[in-house]
Amino acid sequence: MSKITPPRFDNPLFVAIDTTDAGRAAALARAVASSAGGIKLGLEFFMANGAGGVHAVRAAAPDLPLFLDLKFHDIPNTVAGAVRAVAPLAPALLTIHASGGPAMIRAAREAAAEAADRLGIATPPAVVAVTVLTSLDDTDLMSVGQRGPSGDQVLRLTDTALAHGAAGVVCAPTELVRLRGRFGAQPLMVVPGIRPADAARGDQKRVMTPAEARSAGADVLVVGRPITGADDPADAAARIAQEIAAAELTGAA
Ligand SMILES: O=c1ccn([C@@H]2O[C@H](COP(=O)(O)O)[C@@H](O)[C@H]2O)c(=O)[nH]1
Repeated sequence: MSKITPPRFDNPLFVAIDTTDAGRAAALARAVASSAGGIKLGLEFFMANGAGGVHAVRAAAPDLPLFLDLKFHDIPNTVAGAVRAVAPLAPALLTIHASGGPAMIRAAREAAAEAADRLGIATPPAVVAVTVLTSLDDTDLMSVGQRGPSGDQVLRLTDTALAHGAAGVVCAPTELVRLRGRFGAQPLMVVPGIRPADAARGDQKRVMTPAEARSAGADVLVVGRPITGADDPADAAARIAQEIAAAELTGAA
């Protein structure tokens, strides 16, 4: 499988808008637009609102790239069909589960390229593979029969994902240094599990602050509830964007 050049984003902050309310989602997108580098819509939003809802949110923040985080996981033929079905939404990023295996990963990548070509979309969606969900720790993995540290499983799944055409992976911030050491600077590292120092973890288990994650090598920092659950989402997004920018300056010094 030929290597692909992953997209790069000047502003790495992608705001996860998880709600069933399309009006609220559009208002949140508008509120964070000046601080965010992209908008992420996932299962909760898509199941309730479908493609029409995606268009509505897009219209609220038309300059921001869209990350469609639907985490496809099925047989290759079905995943390819699902990728083709969402391709007209022209997401910059699209997720599948790496544990779907080599043929599924290849099918997603090929379907994305073919659909973009057919639709005249200049840049096909970058297919990014979810490794181990950031809500899981080693004990959770043991309970589903996966022995050994979560970091080892993330490494194995990243190896498979990149070998079969994924542009990058979704991983926890705690794995970034190890992944960069093994796979270098090229693969796109998309990182949820981001929590400002004073924020509640909620169901996230493998977490770091925005500054720590950026310094460790995250290309895309996915932040949801610390922004969308704040009294002032625009201010919360601006503060996190500032923290990330300060970490970049420190790293560059
Ligand atoms: O391993 C993963 C993969 C995806 N996510 C998604 O990211 C956001 C995180 O939201 P927070 O509110 O900041 O926790 C959410 O949409 C998840 O579906 C993830 O958290 N972990």
